[in-house]
Amino acid sequence: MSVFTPVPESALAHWLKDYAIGRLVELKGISAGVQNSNFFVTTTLGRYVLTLFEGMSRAELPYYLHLMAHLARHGLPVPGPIANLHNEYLGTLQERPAALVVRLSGASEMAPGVEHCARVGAMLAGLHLAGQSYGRRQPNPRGPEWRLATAQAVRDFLPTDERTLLDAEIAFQSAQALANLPAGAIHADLFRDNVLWDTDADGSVHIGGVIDFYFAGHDALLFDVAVTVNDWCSLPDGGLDGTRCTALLAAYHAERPFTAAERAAWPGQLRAAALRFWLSRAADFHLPRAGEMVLVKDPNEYRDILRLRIADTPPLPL
Ligand SMILES: Nc1ncnc2c1ncn2[C@@H]1O[C@H](COP(=O)(O)OP(=O)(O)O)[C@@H](O)[C@H]1O
Ligand SMILES: N[C@@H](CCOP(=O)(O)O)C(=O)O
Repeated sequence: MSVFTPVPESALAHWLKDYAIGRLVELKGISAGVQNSNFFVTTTLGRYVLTLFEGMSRAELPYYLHLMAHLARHGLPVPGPIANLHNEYLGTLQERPAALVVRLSGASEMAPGVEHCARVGAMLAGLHLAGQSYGRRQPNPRGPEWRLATAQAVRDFLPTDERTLLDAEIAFQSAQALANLPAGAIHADLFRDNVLWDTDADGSVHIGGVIDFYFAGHDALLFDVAVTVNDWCSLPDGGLDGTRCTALLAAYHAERPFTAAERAAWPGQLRAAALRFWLSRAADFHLPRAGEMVLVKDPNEYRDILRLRIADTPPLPL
């Protein structure tokens, strides 16, 4: 468990009187996740996930909740938020901003094969296409400004070779011209643990849910593809698995073809995506916020992925 605000059943039962989803049957804390306090909630009418937002400003939350509603309305397996009797998605519980979303079925697959990667590629293209008509805009919270500030904050904790790597990569990324890349609403954290796989009656699997939109924002669509490829298509040593990579990218390309500018930017965006997670994990590791993070992911994994993408990044295989 990471951040965790306890929710007594009596407080939730009272809070649910403001919703049209029946009465509380069961409340269960969820131990996965590194950002917010999450709970499975069962009522007499259905199954939901309750999130208490920790350390996120109330003002930025409508962007995420309305994006989820928008994507769900477009037929994507994204948890739709539940409006309360005042027609609002965002409420307050235990003095935290809080929201209920539909609980989707399935479980994450941490050892994906070629077919999983192809489905994720097609799904990501669907998210990007549907996101084009989303009316709200909020910058990627882990975009260039955050990157510079975080690099500055962590660099003194790093050994000399890592500091050199970081400085060089920051300079490289700052010099990239990205204005001509197609942009829109991106998930920005489509890791394997944020996709739930559901099994059909015949034993085949499909994507039951895409969750955790709380890093979403407006940015280059290709950055989202790079984040996804780095997580779904890496070998244990961090190198890219060409077969899974081609499957994911070909399935994406079939729904939203890559542009010439994206082909040119691909190697740099794979590096930008690796740098983003090296930095966030390094910040969580070296600068933990008191009482907030228990689950800290290994920064070295993404440092090594960055090194490998600098040394060898195959072009878009299409
Ligand atoms: N809508 C949902 N449907 C089903 N399970 C969910 C849903 N939202 C979250 N979960 C479960 O809760 C866990 C943590 O959620 P996540 O959004 O990743 O947390 P955090 O934002 O704290 O990282 C997930 O791994 C998943 O098991
Ligand atoms: N995917 C990120 C951490 C974000 O965690 P999540 O549980 O919110 O997906 C990483 O691996 O560093």
